[in-house]
Amino acid sequence: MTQTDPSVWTPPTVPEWEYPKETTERLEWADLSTIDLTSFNEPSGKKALAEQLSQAIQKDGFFAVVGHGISKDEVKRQFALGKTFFESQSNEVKRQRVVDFDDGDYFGYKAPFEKTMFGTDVKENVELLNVPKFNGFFDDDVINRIPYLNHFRSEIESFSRKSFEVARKLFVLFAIILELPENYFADQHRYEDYSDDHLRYMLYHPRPAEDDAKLDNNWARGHTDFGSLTLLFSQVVAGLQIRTETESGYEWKHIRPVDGGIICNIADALGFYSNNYLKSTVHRVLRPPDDQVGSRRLGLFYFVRPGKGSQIEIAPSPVLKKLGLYRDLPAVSGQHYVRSRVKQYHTKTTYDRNYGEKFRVGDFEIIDGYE
Ligand SMILES: O=C(O)CCC(=O)C(=O)O
Ligand SMILES: [Fe+2]
Repeated sequence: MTQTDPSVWTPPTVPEWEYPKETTERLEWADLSTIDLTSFNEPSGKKALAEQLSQAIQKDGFFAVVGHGISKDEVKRQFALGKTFFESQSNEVKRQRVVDFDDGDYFGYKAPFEKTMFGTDVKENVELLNVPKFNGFFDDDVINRIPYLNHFRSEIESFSRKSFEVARKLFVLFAIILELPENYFADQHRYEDYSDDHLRYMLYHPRPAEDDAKLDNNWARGHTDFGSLTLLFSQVVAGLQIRTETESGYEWKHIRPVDGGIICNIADALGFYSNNYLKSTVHRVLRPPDDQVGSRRLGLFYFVRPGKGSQIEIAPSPVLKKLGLYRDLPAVSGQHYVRSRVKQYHTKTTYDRNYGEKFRVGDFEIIDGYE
Protein backbone atom coordinates (compact mmCIF):
# COMPACT_ATOMS: atom_id res chain seq x y z
CA MET A 1 0.00 0.00 0.00
CA THR A 2 1.31 3.45 -0.80
CA GLN A 3 1.13 6.26 1.66
CA THR A 4 -0.51 9.42 0.50
CA ASP A 5 -0.44 11.95 3.30
CA PRO A 6 3.06 13.11 4.37
CA SER A 7 1.73 14.36 7.71
CA VAL A 8 0.55 10.91 8.82
CA TRP A 9 3.51 9.05 7.39
CA THR A 10 4.23 5.60 8.78
CA PRO A 11 7.40 3.66 7.98
CA PRO A 12 7.05 0.84 5.45
CA THR A 13 8.55 -2.57 6.05
CA VAL A 14 11.63 -3.16 3.92
CA PRO A 15 11.77 -6.67 2.45
CA GLU A 16 15.16 -8.20 1.76
CA TRP A 17 16.60 -7.42 -1.68
CA GLU A 18 17.19 -10.29 -4.09
CA TYR A 19 19.74 -9.69 -6.79
CA PRO A 20 18.35 -10.28 -10.30
CA LYS A 21 19.84 -13.21 -12.23
CA GLU A 22 22.84 -12.58 -14.44
CA THR A 23 22.25 -12.64 -18.17
CA THR A 24 23.09 -15.76 -20.12
CA GLU A 25 23.51 -13.76 -23.30
CA ARG A 26 27.00 -13.52 -24.70
CA LEU A 27 27.87 -9.86 -24.48
CA GLU A 28 31.10 -8.21 -25.34
CA TRP A 29 32.54 -7.36 -21.91
CA ALA A 30 35.13 -4.66 -21.26
CA ASP A 31 38.35 -5.74 -19.69
CA LEU A 32 38.24 -3.96 -16.30
CA SER A 33 41.13 -3.78 -13.83
CA THR A 34 40.35 -4.52 -10.19
CA ILE A 35 42.01 -2.59 -7.39
CA ASP A 36 41.99 -4.17 -3.92
CA LEU A 37 42.08 -1.39 -1.33
CA THR A 38 42.77 -3.75 1.59
CA SER A 39 46.44 -2.78 1.61
CA PHE A 40 45.77 0.98 1.54
CA ASN A 41 46.92 1.57 5.13
CA GLU A 42 49.88 -0.79 5.04
CA PRO A 43 53.39 0.61 4.69
CA SER A 44 54.03 1.31 1.01
CA GLY A 45 50.47 0.06 0.31
CA LYS A 46 49.32 3.33 -1.21
CA LYS A 47 52.31 3.55 -3.49
CA ALA A 48 51.79 0.05 -4.88
CA LEU A 49 48.08 0.69 -5.34
CA ALA A 50 48.76 3.99 -7.10
CA GLU A 51 50.97 2.14 -9.55
CA GLN A 52 48.24 -0.39 -10.27
CA LEU A 53 45.61 2.28 -10.60
CA SER A 54 47.81 4.32 -12.87
CA GLN A 55 47.78 1.48 -15.41
CA ALA A 56 44.01 1.13 -15.17
CA ILE A 57 43.02 4.75 -15.57
CA GLN A 58 45.06 5.67 -18.56
CA LYS A 59 43.14 3.14 -20.58
CA ASP A 60 39.45 3.74 -19.98
CA GLY A 61 38.94 5.59 -16.73
CA PHE A 62 36.72 2.74 -15.47
CA PHE A 63 37.95 0.26 -12.87
CA ALA A 64 36.55 -1.99 -10.15
CA VAL A 65 37.38 -1.62 -6.46
CA VAL A 66 37.22 -4.42 -3.88
CA GLY A 67 38.51 -4.55 -0.29
CA HIS A 68 36.70 -1.24 0.20
CA GLY A 69 35.31 -1.98 3.65
CA ILE A 70 31.60 -1.97 2.78
CA SER A 71 30.04 -5.37 3.34
CA LYS A 72 27.76 -7.11 0.85
CA ASP A 73 24.98 -6.99 3.44
CA GLU A 74 25.27 -3.24 3.74
CA VAL A 75 25.06 -2.87 -0.04
CA LYS A 76 22.10 -5.25 -0.23
CA ARG A 77 20.31 -3.30 2.44
CA GLN A 78 20.74 -0.09 0.43
CA PHE A 79 19.29 -1.76 -2.66
CA ALA A 80 16.38 -2.87 -0.47
CA LEU A 81 15.89 0.66 0.85
CA GLY A 82 15.99 2.07 -2.69
CA LYS A 83 13.48 -0.45 -4.01
CA THR A 84 11.12 0.07 -1.10
CA PHE A 85 11.29 3.84 -1.47
CA PHE A 86 10.21 3.69 -5.12
CA GLU A 87 7.53 1.06 -4.52
CA SER A 88 6.00 2.12 -1.23
CA GLN A 89 5.94 5.90 -1.30
CA SER A 90 3.15 7.86 -2.97
CA ASN A 91 3.92 10.50 -5.57
CA GLU A 92 2.89 13.14 -3.08
CA VAL A 93 5.38 11.93 -0.49
CA LYS A 94 8.15 11.45 -3.04
CA ARG A 95 7.63 14.97 -4.30
CA GLN A 96 8.19 16.62 -0.94
CA ARG A 97 11.61 17.62 -2.27
CA VAL A 98 12.20 17.46 -6.00
CA VAL A 99 15.27 18.31 -8.07
CA ASP A 100 15.37 21.90 -9.29
CA PHE A 101 17.12 21.78 -12.65
CA ASP A 102 16.60 25.50 -13.35
CA ASP A 103 19.02 26.08 -10.52
CA GLY A 104 21.32 23.15 -11.43
CA ASP A 105 20.12 21.57 -8.16
CA TYR A 106 20.09 17.76 -8.37
CA PHE A 107 18.98 16.91 -4.83
CA GLY A 108 15.83 15.00 -4.02
CA TYR A 109 13.35 13.19 -6.22
CA LYS A 110 13.07 13.08 -10.00
CA ALA A 111 10.03 11.41 -11.57
CA PRO A 112 10.27 9.32 -14.76
CA PHE A 113 8.36 9.94 -18.02
CA GLU A 114 8.34 13.73 -17.82
CA LYS A 115 10.46 14.44 -20.89
CA THR A 116 10.91 12.90 -24.30
CA MET A 117 14.12 11.61 -25.88
CA PHE A 118 15.92 12.27 -29.14
CA GLY A 119 13.08 14.29 -30.64
CA THR A 120 10.70 11.27 -30.63
CA ASP A 121 7.53 10.81 -28.58
CA VAL A 122 9.26 8.22 -26.35
CA LYS A 123 9.64 9.27 -22.73
CA GLU A 124 12.81 9.21 -20.68
CA ASN A 125 12.48 6.37 -18.14
CA VAL A 126 14.59 7.18 -15.07
CA GLU A 127 13.19 7.63 -11.58
CA LEU A 128 15.71 8.65 -8.93
CA LEU A 129 16.30 9.93 -5.44
CA ASN A 130 19.51 11.88 -4.83
CA VAL A 131 20.49 12.01 -1.17
CA PRO A 132 22.92 14.76 -0.15
CA LYS A 133 25.71 14.48 2.39
CA PHE A 134 24.74 14.22 6.04
CA ASN A 135 26.95 17.09 7.09
CA GLY A 136 24.36 19.54 8.42
CA PHE A 137 23.98 21.66 5.28
CA PHE A 138 21.09 19.70 3.83
CA ASP A 139 18.95 18.62 6.77
CA ASP A 140 16.26 21.28 6.47
CA ASP A 141 16.28 21.65 2.72
CA VAL A 142 16.32 17.99 1.68
CA ILE A 143 16.72 15.21 4.23
CA ASN A 144 14.04 16.18 6.72
CA ARG A 145 11.57 16.98 3.97
CA ILE A 146 11.47 13.39 2.76
CA PRO A 147 10.04 11.35 5.64
CA TYR A 148 11.61 8.15 4.33
CA LEU A 149 15.11 9.64 4.52
CA ASN A 150 14.45 11.08 7.91
CA HIS A 151 13.26 7.72 9.20
CA PHE A 152 16.13 5.59 7.80
CA ARG A 153 18.66 8.32 8.36
CA SER A 154 21.17 6.49 10.55
CA GLU A 155 21.87 3.63 8.15
CA ILE A 156 21.75 5.81 5.03
CA GLU A 157 24.14 8.28 6.63
CA SER A 158 26.52 5.51 7.59
CA PHE A 159 26.49 4.18 4.02
CA SER A 160 26.99 7.65 2.55
CA ARG A 161 30.01 8.27 4.78
CA LYS A 162 31.54 4.87 4.03
CA SER A 163 31.10 5.42 0.29
CA PHE A 164 32.75 8.78 0.60
CA GLU A 165 35.68 7.19 2.43
CA VAL A 166 36.26 4.88 -0.54
CA ALA A 167 36.34 7.94 -2.79
CA ARG A 168 38.73 9.72 -0.43
CA LYS A 169 41.20 6.84 -0.69
CA LEU A 170 40.99 6.98 -4.47
CA PHE A 171 41.61 10.74 -4.42
CA VAL A 172 44.81 10.08 -2.45
CA LEU A 173 45.89 7.52 -5.05
CA PHE A 174 45.18 9.95 -7.90
CA ALA A 175 47.33 12.58 -6.18
CA ILE A 176 50.17 10.08 -5.75
CA ILE A 177 49.90 9.12 -9.43
CA LEU A 178 50.32 12.78 -10.38
CA GLU A 179 53.13 13.28 -7.79
CA LEU A 180 51.05 15.92 -6.02
CA PRO A 181 50.75 16.32 -2.23
CA GLU A 182 48.68 13.34 -1.06
CA ASN A 183 45.69 15.43 -0.06
CA TYR A 184 45.63 17.62 -3.14
CA PHE A 185 42.29 16.22 -4.36
CA ALA A 186 41.00 15.12 -0.94
CA ASP A 187 41.18 18.73 0.24
CA GLN A 188 38.89 19.80 -2.60
CA HIS A 189 36.41 17.08 -1.64
CA ARG A 190 35.67 16.94 2.08
CA TYR A 191 32.60 15.36 3.61
CA GLU A 192 32.18 18.37 5.89
CA ASP A 193 32.07 20.83 3.00
CA TYR A 194 29.02 21.96 1.09
CA SER A 195 28.98 20.20 -2.30
CA ASP A 196 26.59 18.52 -4.72
CA ASP A 197 27.74 15.01 -3.76
CA HIS A 198 24.89 12.54 -3.56
CA LEU A 199 24.06 8.96 -2.82
CA ARG A 200 21.62 7.88 -5.52
CA TYR A 201 18.89 5.27 -5.79
CA MET A 202 18.01 5.03 -9.48
CA LEU A 203 15.33 2.96 -11.16
CA TYR A 204 14.88 2.53 -14.90
CA HIS A 205 11.34 1.69 -15.94
CA PRO A 206 11.33 -0.75 -18.87
CA ARG A 207 9.77 0.49 -22.11
CA PRO A 208 8.19 -1.50 -24.95
CA ALA A 209 10.86 -2.80 -27.38
CA GLU A 210 9.37 -0.77 -30.24
CA ASP A 211 9.80 2.43 -28.24
CA ASP A 212 13.40 1.59 -27.36
CA ALA A 213 14.06 0.85 -31.03
CA LYS A 214 13.22 4.48 -31.87
CA LEU A 215 16.10 5.50 -29.60
CA ASP A 216 18.56 2.90 -30.89
CA ASN A 217 17.93 1.19 -27.53
CA ASN A 218 19.45 4.07 -25.55
CA TRP A 219 18.26 4.36 -21.97
CA ALA A 220 20.95 6.98 -21.35
CA ARG A 221 22.95 8.48 -24.18
CA GLY A 222 26.76 8.43 -24.23
CA HIS A 223 28.10 10.97 -21.72
CA THR A 224 30.78 11.67 -19.16
CA ASP A 225 29.77 12.24 -15.54
CA PHE A 226 29.52 15.80 -14.27
CA GLY A 227 31.41 15.64 -11.00
CA SER A 228 34.81 14.26 -9.98
CA LEU A 229 34.30 10.56 -9.41
CA THR A 230 31.38 8.11 -9.59
CA LEU A 231 31.04 4.95 -7.51
CA LEU A 232 28.58 2.46 -8.93
CA PHE A 233 27.72 -0.45 -6.68
CA SER A 234 27.96 -3.50 -8.89
CA GLN A 235 24.95 -3.73 -11.20
CA VAL A 236 23.73 -7.18 -12.22
CA VAL A 237 21.35 -6.06 -14.96
CA ALA A 238 23.47 -5.45 -18.05
CA GLY A 239 23.16 -2.37 -20.21
CA LEU A 240 25.98 -0.12 -19.02
CA GLN A 241 28.65 0.22 -21.67
CA ILE A 242 31.89 2.14 -21.91
CA ARG A 243 33.40 3.55 -25.03
CA THR A 244 36.84 2.08 -25.45
CA GLU A 245 39.52 3.00 -27.89
CA THR A 246 40.72 0.26 -30.21
CA GLU A 247 43.20 0.23 -33.03
CA SER A 248 40.42 0.66 -35.55
CA GLY A 249 38.45 3.36 -33.69
CA TYR A 250 35.98 3.28 -30.83
CA GLU A 251 33.94 0.36 -29.58
CA TRP A 252 31.24 0.11 -26.93
CA LYS A 253 31.76 -2.69 -24.40
CA HIS A 254 29.56 -3.91 -21.58
CA ILE A 255 30.44 -3.59 -17.92
CA ARG A 256 30.30 -6.95 -16.19
CA PRO A 257 29.06 -7.22 -12.59
CA VAL A 258 31.88 -7.64 -10.05
CA ASP A 259 30.77 -9.57 -6.97
CA GLY A 260 30.96 -7.25 -3.96
CA GLY A 261 32.77 -4.68 -6.07
CA ILE A 262 32.29 -1.01 -6.76
CA ILE A 263 32.73 0.10 -10.34
CA CYS A 264 34.39 3.50 -10.37
CA ASN A 265 34.64 6.02 -13.10
CA ILE A 266 36.55 9.22 -13.39
CA ALA A 267 34.37 12.23 -14.17
CA ASP A 268 34.83 15.67 -15.71
CA ALA A 269 36.42 17.59 -12.83
CA LEU A 270 39.30 15.09 -12.43
CA GLY A 271 39.68 15.18 -16.19
CA PHE A 272 40.05 18.98 -15.99
CA TYR A 273 42.51 18.92 -13.05
CA SER A 274 44.72 16.55 -15.01
CA ASN A 275 44.15 17.92 -18.52
CA ASN A 276 42.55 14.55 -19.27
CA TYR A 277 45.50 12.46 -18.14
CA LEU A 278 42.87 10.98 -15.81
CA LYS A 279 40.19 10.17 -18.36
CA SER A 280 36.61 11.24 -17.82
CA THR A 281 34.99 8.07 -19.05
CA VAL A 282 32.42 7.98 -21.81
CA HIS A 283 29.59 5.58 -21.04
CA ARG A 284 25.94 4.96 -21.87
CA VAL A 285 23.09 2.68 -20.86
CA LEU A 286 21.26 0.48 -23.35
CA ARG A 287 18.10 -1.57 -23.03
CA PRO A 288 19.14 -4.74 -21.12
CA PRO A 289 19.25 -8.17 -22.79
CA ASP A 290 15.93 -10.02 -23.24
CA ASP A 291 16.45 -12.29 -20.22
CA GLN A 292 16.88 -9.25 -17.94
CA VAL A 293 14.75 -6.50 -19.37
CA GLY A 294 11.77 -7.58 -17.26
CA SER A 295 13.74 -7.20 -14.00
CA ARG A 296 13.72 -3.71 -12.67
CA ARG A 297 17.15 -2.17 -13.24
CA LEU A 298 17.77 -0.58 -9.86
CA GLY A 299 21.06 1.25 -9.40
CA LEU A 300 22.97 2.42 -6.35
CA PHE A 301 25.62 5.11 -6.72
CA TYR A 302 27.70 7.65 -4.90
CA PHE A 303 28.49 10.68 -7.05
CA VAL A 304 31.38 12.81 -5.79
CA ARG A 305 31.37 16.44 -6.84
CA PRO A 306 33.82 19.26 -6.15
CA GLY A 307 33.22 21.20 -2.94
CA LYS A 308 31.76 24.67 -2.94
CA GLY A 309 35.09 26.37 -2.32
CA SER A 310 37.02 24.22 -4.76
CA GLN A 311 38.71 25.77 -7.74
CA ILE A 312 39.28 23.67 -10.82
CA GLU A 313 42.57 24.33 -12.57
CA ILE A 314 45.17 22.12 -14.14
CA ALA A 315 47.15 20.76 -11.21
CA PRO A 316 50.84 21.78 -11.00
CA SER A 317 51.82 18.13 -11.24
CA PRO A 318 55.39 17.17 -12.14
CA VAL A 319 53.95 14.30 -14.19
CA LEU A 320 51.75 16.62 -16.24
CA LYS A 321 54.63 19.06 -16.65
CA LYS A 322 56.91 16.33 -17.93
CA LEU A 323 54.28 15.26 -20.43
CA GLY A 324 53.68 18.82 -21.61
CA LEU A 325 50.10 18.69 -20.33
CA TYR A 326 50.37 21.48 -17.77
CA ARG A 327 48.79 24.88 -18.60
CA ASP A 328 48.24 27.83 -16.35
CA LEU A 329 44.55 28.38 -17.09
CA PRO A 330 42.21 30.61 -15.07
CA ALA A 331 40.44 28.55 -12.40
CA VAL A 332 36.74 27.73 -12.54
CA SER A 333 34.65 27.17 -9.42
CA GLY A 334 33.96 23.43 -9.12
CA GLN A 335 30.43 23.97 -7.93
CA HIS A 336 29.74 26.44 -10.73
CA TYR A 337 30.88 23.89 -13.31
CA VAL A 338 28.68 21.12 -11.91
CA ARG A 339 25.59 23.26 -11.52
CA SER A 340 25.97 24.73 -15.00
CA ARG A 341 26.27 21.25 -16.45
CA VAL A 342 23.24 19.89 -14.61
CA LYS A 343 21.24 22.87 -15.80
CA GLN A 344 22.39 22.60 -19.40
CA TYR A 345 21.82 18.82 -19.52
CA HIS A 346 18.42 18.68 -17.86
CA THR A 347 16.50 21.93 -18.39
CA LYS A 348 15.03 20.98 -21.71
CA THR A 349 11.75 19.37 -22.64
CA THR A 350 13.56 16.65 -24.56
CA TYR A 351 16.87 14.89 -24.10
CA ASP A 352 18.62 15.20 -27.44
CA ARG A 353 21.47 13.20 -28.87
CA ASN A 354 23.75 16.26 -29.07
CA TYR A 355 26.44 14.11 -30.64
CA GLY A 356 29.75 15.93 -30.73
CA GLU A 357 28.37 19.17 -29.31
CA LYS A 358 30.59 20.99 -26.86
CA PHE A 359 29.85 22.28 -23.39
CA ARG A 360 32.23 24.84 -21.97
CA VAL A 361 32.76 26.73 -18.72
CA GLY A 362 35.72 29.12 -18.78
CA ASP A 363 38.58 27.30 -20.49
CA PHE A 364 37.27 23.85 -19.59
CA GLU A 365 35.33 21.97 -22.22
CA ILE A 366 33.72 18.59 -22.66
CA ILE A 367 31.71 16.87 -25.38
CA ASP A 368 28.02 16.82 -24.54
CA GLY A 369 26.85 13.64 -26.26
CA TYR A 370 28.56 10.64 -27.86
CA GLU A 371 27.25 8.38 -30.58
O1 LIG B 1 22.67 3.18 -14.75
C1 LIG B 1 23.87 3.07 -14.96
O2 LIG B 1 24.41 1.96 -14.98
C2 LIG B 1 24.71 4.29 -15.23
C3 LIG B 1 23.98 5.58 -15.03
C4 LIG B 1 24.79 6.78 -15.40
O3 LIG B 1 25.69 6.73 -16.19
C5 LIG B 1 24.54 8.08 -14.74
O4 LIG B 1 23.50 8.22 -14.10
O5 LIG B 1 25.39 8.98 -14.87
FE1 LIG C 1 26.97 8.42 -16.02
